[in-house]
Amino acid sequence: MADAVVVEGLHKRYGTVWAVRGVSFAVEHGEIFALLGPNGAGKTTTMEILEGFRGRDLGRVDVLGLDPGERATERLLRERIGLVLQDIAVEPWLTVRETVARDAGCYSAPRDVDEVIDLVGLAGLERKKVRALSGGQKRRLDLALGLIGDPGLLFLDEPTTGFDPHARRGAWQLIRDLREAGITIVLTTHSMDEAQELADRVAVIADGRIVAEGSPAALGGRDTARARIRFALPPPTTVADLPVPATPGADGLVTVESAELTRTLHRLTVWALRRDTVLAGLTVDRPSLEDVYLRLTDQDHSAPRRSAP
Ligand SMILES: Nc1ncnc2c1ncn2[C@@H]1O[C@H](COP(=O)(O)OP(=O)(O)OP(=O)(O)O)[C@@H](O)[C@H]1O
Repeated sequence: MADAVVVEGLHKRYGTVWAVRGVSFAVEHGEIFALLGPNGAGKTTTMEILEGFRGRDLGRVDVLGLDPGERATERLLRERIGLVLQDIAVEPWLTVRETVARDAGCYSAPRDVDEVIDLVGLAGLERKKVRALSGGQKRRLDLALGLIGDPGLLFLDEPTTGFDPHARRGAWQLIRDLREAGITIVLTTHSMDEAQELADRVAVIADGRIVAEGSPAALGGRDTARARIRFALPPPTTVADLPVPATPGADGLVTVESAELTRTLHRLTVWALRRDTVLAGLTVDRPSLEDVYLRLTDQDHSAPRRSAP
């Protein structure tokens, strides 16, 4: 099957500033794809072009077989995609059920209103007025409105911003359930936890360009990066006594970097056991998604992007 979304050489400028400068990526059917990037990187512009709200200057875009820049198929695109944007305008004096039912009327083949309310966890609140919903409940309503048209592809713009940790986990599970139900999801987020938890693949956009793309586990070479082993040295030993090169830290822990984790750990633990001692506070980690993200996006983005494509 063709990909759900294909973007090739996308360019967009506002006046003389190129907000998007040659972005290319593809989203497979049934996956969760996350766009990450610093403020002003070009995520919203890219999403809005995919959603058909913004024109492009150059490049090819295909969303579920349609060109979102094509006015003739605009209605068809609206029927096939769902949107959960920031600040969706809803009438505050309508109830939850009235709000969802009203949007259902905009689609030729909507999902069942009560089923969608149930799906997003608002069952029991059908008669509650929108203005009386909490922030998290309101966001669930936004999601219900994104789903009521029975979309094959859902765009989520920072879906859990402002959620408490419980609500966040609940929303993540809901998004995973939607993927299990066969819905393709493209989301933007500033939360590395969220990308790590949800995304099958992520693309990092900086300065209007994709600077890395891959699974959260492998992004920027995370999976092959050297592991970092840390522990407290048993007194009176020093790093010079250790069987492997180590660096002492100001926090009292020593750090050992290793490309051969099993072997290095073996040497260290054998060394410790022979001395009948412990490597106190032993931890092993690799660069987190946030470490990699910060490295990839660590440049000055304040300069205007005037270079031509
Ligand atoms: N309507 C507009 N007119 C002029 N410039 C714009 C417009 N919208 C965005 N820009 C500029 O285009 C660049 C990309 O903005 P965009 O909103 O796409 O970034 P973003 O990655 O979504 O950022 P954020 O994470 O802050 O939402 C920025 O330099 C921004 O100032």
